[in-house]
Parts: sequence; structure tokens; C-alpha cells
Amino acid sequence: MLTIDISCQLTDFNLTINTIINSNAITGIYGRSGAGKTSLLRAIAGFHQTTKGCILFDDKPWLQSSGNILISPENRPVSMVFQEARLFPHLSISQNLRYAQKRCKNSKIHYSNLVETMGIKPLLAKDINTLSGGEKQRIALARAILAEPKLLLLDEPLSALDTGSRKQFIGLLREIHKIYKISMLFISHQIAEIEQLTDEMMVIEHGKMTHFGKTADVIYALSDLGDIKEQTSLDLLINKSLPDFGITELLLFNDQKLYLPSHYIAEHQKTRVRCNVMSTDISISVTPPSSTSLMNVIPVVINKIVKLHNKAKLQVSYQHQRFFVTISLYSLLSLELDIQQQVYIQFKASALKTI
Ligand SMILES: Nc1ncnc2c1ncn2[C@@H]1O[C@H](COP(=O)(O)OP(=O)(O)OP(=O)(O)O)[C@@H](O)[C@H]1O
Repeated sequence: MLTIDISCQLTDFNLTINTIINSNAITGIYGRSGAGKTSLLRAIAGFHQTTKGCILFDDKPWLQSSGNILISPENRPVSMVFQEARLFPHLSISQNLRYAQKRCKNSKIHYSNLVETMGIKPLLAKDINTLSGGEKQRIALARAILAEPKLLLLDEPLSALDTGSRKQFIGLLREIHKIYKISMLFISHQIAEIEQLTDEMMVIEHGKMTHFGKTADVIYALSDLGDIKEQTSLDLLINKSLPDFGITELLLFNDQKLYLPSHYIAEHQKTRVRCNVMSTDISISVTPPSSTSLMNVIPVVINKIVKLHNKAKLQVSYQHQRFFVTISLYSLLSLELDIQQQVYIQFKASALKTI
């Protein structure tokens, strides 16, 4: 458990955070530019000397102002990975990695195993200055892990990467988390990245925490408030691949079939995949759609209708899965939709997105 109850004054910016984070989880940190996300990570790492209050990691105090306890940054079991890799350009790739390992006195992480897990063996012989952005980030992550931290602080590590590398890096972080059981705090401006990687998330605004909870629930709350584009996060079971048609069949609660283009799936059958669907990509039918090319059709109940200028925002549910749907006011009125009505939502396979 990571207990944070701190206040940190940075010239004219104040960061005040009080929360308890599950150290077995990967936790996302989301918020606008200047909200205080990086400052929070730096305070946890011990870099902001004005931090007052208490930080406990698995009951060990890193900061306890009331008892005059202040563990210096180098003695906190923390590694950070930043937006840019920050490798030592004058050292070889192996020297960069060994440097981190040497700083860790009782290293239990096996160098070759980590190199294998992270798929960086082919990179070791390369000149460090010729690595791509994605390759550099993988080395930076390996270096951070070799320092054997209990907590890994990830400050927008994906922001300079292309979509393919981002997907790969997220998969790698999940794998690392599973194998080495390192707690992770992950900052991103991209909801899709947080959705893919994290179990829980917090939102920071003006130095204060406004939301904290299970990632899908917080995304739902932000959509409801209109803070992000309205979308629904789904956690689906991969049922089977239909390679002849280029699609994958997924299950929502073991019975409702959904389909998405296979190229999104890098995982195996019977594992789960997180996806989202934008409210504007969903349409409504009052009768069961029979002759339609739309592959995803779900029977739902309308729970809420909010009429806006020329649009209507609906919240509907299938069992305990809620969906946001945006349709035109014209459609709402011509279909005579009402609360508690049973209808069908429908969307294309391509509307179901991973990243
Ligand atoms: N060392 C410092 N001294 C004074 N002010 C600081 C210091 N570090 C950060 N700040 C201020 O704290 C505020 C929050 O900055 P921070 O970098 O934590 O935001 P952020 O949410 O990470 O933003 P971004 O998403 O743009 O990286 C900003 O107004 C910044 O100017």
C-alpha cells in the first residue's frame, strides 16, 4: 500500500494529495497540463524538499514530518522513466544497463532474464545513438527495472512513441508488472493509454485529486461530467478469432457477443482485452435490427436522457455494463424514446477500439 498525505508548496503552486494506492495495482494519473502530475511523482520520489506530511510504502515511512523522518531520494526504492529516455550517450547500451544494476546492492533480478523478457537482446550490440525512440524507451525501462525498485514512476513514457511502439510498450509494462510485481504509477494525457494499462486511476486538477477509483469507473465519471469525449470502457473476453473475416469475437459477460477487427488483438484466446467505444459511434434501434451490416448489436434499457441543443445524450445499460450514446434530438423525438424503454444499441466492429 502506498499512503500519500502530503502538501507541497512550489513557489505559487500548491499540491495537496491525500490517498491510499494499492501497491499491487498499476495506477494511472490523468489531468490537464500544469495540474500537478509530475510534481506528485517528484514528491513521492523525494525530489521536492518542501513536501510536508506523510508518505508510507508498505508501512515503511519515506516521509513523516511529524516524526522528522525524511528518507533521501537515493534511499527510496523508486525508479523513474520519463518522456525522453535520458540514457547516458557516452556509455554503451550494456553499460547503461549494468550501471543501474551496480547501484542495486542485493540484486535479485537476473540480467539475462530481463533482457530476454524485454526483447532487447538484439539491441545490445547497437550504437546507443542509433536507437529509435521506442528502442531507447525500452532500454530506459530495462535500466529502471534493473535498479530493482518497489515503485516505478512513469512520467508520460509513451508520449514520443508512434502507435505501434505505444501498444508494444504497454504490453511490456503489463508483463513486467506480472513478473516482477513492481508497483507502477503511470502519467498520461491519453485516456486510451490509461484504459489499456491501469487497474485504477486518479485525476488531478489544480494540485488536488478530484477522482480516484477503478479505471473504467473514473472514465465513466469523466465522460458523464463532459470532461472527456463521452465513451464507454469495456473489459471483454476473447472468444475466438475469425481470421478469414479479419475479425475477433469477444464476449461481454459470457453471453453477449461483440466483434472487433483482429489486427487490434495481440493477445490469445480466453484472455481479456480492454476496448472503448465513443458515444457518437453508437446508434439506436427500437426493434431488433435484422438486416444490418453493423456487427455489434446489444439489447439495452434506457436509464437517462439529457436533451441538449440539437443532440440527446443517453445512458443505457446491458446488465451492469453502462454505455453512453449520443444521437440527434431529431432521432430521439422521432423514435419517441423514453426512460426504461428497451431498445438496441448498434455499432460497427471498427468502432470498438483498443489504442
Ligand atoms: N520546482 C518547481 N518550482 C516551482 N514551481 C514548480 C516546480 N515544479 C513544478 N512547478 C509548477 O507546478 C505546476 C504543476 O506542474 P507539473 O509539472 O506538476 O504539472 P503536470 O500536471 O505534470 O503538467 P504537464 O502535463 O504539462 O507535464 C506548474 O504550474 C509548474 O510551473
